[in-house]
Amino acid sequence: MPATSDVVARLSAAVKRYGPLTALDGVDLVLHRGELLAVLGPNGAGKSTSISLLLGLIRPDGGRAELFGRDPQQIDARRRIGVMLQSAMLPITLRVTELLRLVASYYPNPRPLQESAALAGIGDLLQRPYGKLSGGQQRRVQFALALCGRPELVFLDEPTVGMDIDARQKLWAAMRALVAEGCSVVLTTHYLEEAEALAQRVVVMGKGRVLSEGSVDALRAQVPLTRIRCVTDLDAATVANWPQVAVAERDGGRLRISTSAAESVLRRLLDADAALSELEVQRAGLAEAFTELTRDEPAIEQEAA
Ligand SMILES: Nc1ncnc2c1ncn2[C@@H]1O[C@H](COP(=O)(O)OP(=O)(O)OP(=O)(O)O)[C@@H](O)[C@H]1O
Repeated sequence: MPATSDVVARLSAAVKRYGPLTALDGVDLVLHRGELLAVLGPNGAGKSTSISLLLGLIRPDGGRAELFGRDPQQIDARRRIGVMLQSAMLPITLRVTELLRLVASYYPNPRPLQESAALAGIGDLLQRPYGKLSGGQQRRVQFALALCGRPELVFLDEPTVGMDIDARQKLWAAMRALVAEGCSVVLTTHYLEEAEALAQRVVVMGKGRVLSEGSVDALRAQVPLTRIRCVTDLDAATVANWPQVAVAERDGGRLRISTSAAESVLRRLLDADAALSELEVQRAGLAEAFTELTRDEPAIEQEAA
């Protein structure tokens, strides 16, 4: 267990209300030095609100937000972080190199410009005006801006949205490089394979609360499901009604099943269809755990109404 001094950011019983809507309802969240924490949850769960509290962009109505043990609105704390939010309002006429110089100048010990560009994979974009870049290219520049100050902590709010596969893989490698340097990263994402590939710890949020927290493996273990795929003529709706079948659905020509009783479901499948083929059985991933953990979570809006 890391020492308390290893804590770089913390929410303690944080509450945030917007009129009748409770966006955060007593959230505890801790980030340690040098770890990548993935914050997951359905739309409206409170992920961005949590980040905004830690950034000092909004104030909690109850509880506390701390950045390096201080009020997040203090400039000293903010000089130690880098940020990539979902929407970035950047001057479109500036060239990428000018933007990087400008943002790096806010920090006491910034990275050399070429190093930031290489980490974010934007070496070929430096002379282009920001406004003329594609959406995915602009995201990569925003990532470069988040890391150019050599921050101790980086917030990445859905950083890979709109990126092609190659750009996404490069960004994953860059995130790993940041963590290897000792930088802490808070990542929100709807791509569960991203959290699975990168995160040391995962927090699952739902309707303004933390539903679950732990390593990817610990979360998977909370939902002991097995994934079965096969080619069969069996009806998905029928199989979905079998005991201990959590999900059964068609995926192209295949039937995909999640179950907590793999052996008995397999036996029943093979009995029911002698022609069944291309059978695959594997442990369920974070996606299934996430679906189970956030199942039947009514939206806050419904509660407040
Ligand atoms: N400025 C605001 N005014 C009113 N309601 C807000 C405001 N910001 C957020 N909310 C509400 O607070 C709740 C939490 O929103 P938040 O943006 O934190 O969710 P999220 O988990 O980041 O969702 P997403 O995955 O869609 O980005 C939502 O119901 C949202 O509508």
